[in-house]
Amino acid sequence: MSEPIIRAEHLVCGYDDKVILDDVSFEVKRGEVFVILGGSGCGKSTLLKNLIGLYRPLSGRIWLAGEELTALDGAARLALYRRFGVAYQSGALFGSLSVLENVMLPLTEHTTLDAAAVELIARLKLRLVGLEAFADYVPASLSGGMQKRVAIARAIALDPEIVFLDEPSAGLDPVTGAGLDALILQLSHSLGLTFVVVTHELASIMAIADTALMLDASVRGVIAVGPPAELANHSPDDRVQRFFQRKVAA
Ligand SMILES: Nc1ncnc2c1ncn2[C@@H]1O[C@H](COP(=O)(O)OP(=O)(O)OP(=O)(O)O)[C@@H](O)[C@H]1O
Repeated sequence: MSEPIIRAEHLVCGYDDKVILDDVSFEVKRGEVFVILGGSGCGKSTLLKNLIGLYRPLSGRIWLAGEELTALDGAARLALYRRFGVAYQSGALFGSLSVLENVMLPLTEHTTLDAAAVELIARLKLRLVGLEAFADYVPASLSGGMQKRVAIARAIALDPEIVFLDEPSAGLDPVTGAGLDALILQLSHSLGLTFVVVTHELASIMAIADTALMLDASVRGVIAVGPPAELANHSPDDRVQRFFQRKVAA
């Protein structure tokens, strides 16, 4: 029952012969919000890119939803990709398409549903992120926070089991960022989605994370893992304390 939805075993990640993360192992429980944090350049994005299959680890193994990503190629790998959604930092929306068309895209590309069903599902996803009234807008006419919501609607279009979010609150004011945190929690609780979120926003980490994985460049790996309140209050590690004792930035 409590089989982890993600398992990373002895991951070594990097670029060519440059090792960024050395021997990283962790598990993500189904339904939790799992945050990857750490200072600039510690390898958060590198880990995320390996978890979503954009890069292959130099060694080690990754399981997603019971399948070993690191052992799959071709059609089997693509089939696994469909079981998770990704929203990138920039949103990466298509500017020439409407909000609705952006959310419809994965459905038209990856299902054989007819146009009416695709539109219905896309509108439902927009409703889940509070943007059904903006279906016909183009992304550029929306605020940064709204564009992030569209990216999340698109990431959940195919009813994934896991959603990966890269710096969702980057570039947002604190109030908008808090609204996005609330959306993540709501989707997690109401749909049972598992979220893996890369962020260094302390307020966001404290608000959303069930588990936080802290990376540090000095060890090229994990220096702490656990519920953020526990890390903040009980970690004996100076680097962890320094991170969590920062004032929550305004
Ligand atoms: N495509 C690449 N080729 C070579 N090195 C890279 C590449 N992408 C990232 N790196 C290096 O890997 C290290 C970790 O970068 P990464 O982007 O994973 O860190 P990060 O923790 O996400 O940082 P930030 O918070 O600043 O985004 C850095 O030294 C970076 O220069």
